[in-house]
Amino acid sequence: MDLKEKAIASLKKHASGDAFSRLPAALPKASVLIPLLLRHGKLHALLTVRSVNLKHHAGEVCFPGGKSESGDTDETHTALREAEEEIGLPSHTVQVICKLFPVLNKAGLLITPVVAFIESSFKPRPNADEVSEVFTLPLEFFTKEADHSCYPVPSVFGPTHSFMYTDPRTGHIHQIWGLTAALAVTVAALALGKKPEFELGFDLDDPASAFRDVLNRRLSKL
Ligand SMILES: CCCC(=O)SCCNC(=O)CCNC(=O)[C@H](O)C(C)(C)COP(=O)(O)O
Ligand SMILES: Nc1ncnc2c1ncn2[C@@H]1O[C@H](COP(=O)(O)O)[C@@H](OP(=O)(O)O)[C@H]1O
Ligand SMILES: [Mg+2]
Repeated sequence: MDLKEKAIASLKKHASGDAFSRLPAALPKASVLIPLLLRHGKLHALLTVRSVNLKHHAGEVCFPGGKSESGDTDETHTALREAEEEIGLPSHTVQVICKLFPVLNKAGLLITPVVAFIESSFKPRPNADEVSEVFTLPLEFFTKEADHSCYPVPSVFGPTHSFMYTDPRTGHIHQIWGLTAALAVTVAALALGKKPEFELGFDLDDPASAFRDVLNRRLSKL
């Protein structure tokens, strides 16, 4: 199996499918697309920098995504629609792999990560109202200790991971932390089948169980 096939097989083992379709319908929902691509024979992930003019998470690094709208058929549709709106990614060129466990953020928004492969030749067209920059980086970066730190302060799940990434193309230094870092670390570990050099905060063989516990605890308080 090649690198991409291996990653797909491993990620699919952790697909959440429709396990969460019976959650309260009134719960506001959002999706993020975790776009993977092959570059120079390595798996890469694509990230965006949010516009400084946005009301929420201004200037932060995140995956393309956003809130569900009434016309969306499911979580994957939301992720693909948002990615098309934010970075001009044509939905028909995207190979969706799976949905991972949803995460409930502090504001009570249920965020579903959708993992997908995009074409290596994709040229982003950022929508300046929402996105100021788009960059890709090797997925392996999220398994290394070198530019990583970890705060005991728990975020949406487990400790808060933070990475400082210097983009060799632009020289820009990006901090990737919180939800986005947690998702990137999870997908890197699963897709590469590689334990990170740092303490993860959950069992790699069954990441869903930790996420399920956090979700159930939060849901019981709603
Ligand atoms: C949501 C958890 C709080 C954090 O982890 S803040 C730390 C760093 N910032 C992020 O990881 C960005 C998190 N936010 C998002 O990805 C998006 O705001 C959203 C929650 C998916 C909603 O999309 P909008 O585009 O803001 O509508
Ligand atoms: N054309 C536009 N100009 C400015 N802001 C926009 C916009 N379209 C969407 N937004 C804002 O961008 C944020 C992300 O939207 P989405 O969920 O579609 O990704 C939302 O704001 P907040 O960050 O204040 O929630 C939304 O109101
Ligand atoms: Mg958005």
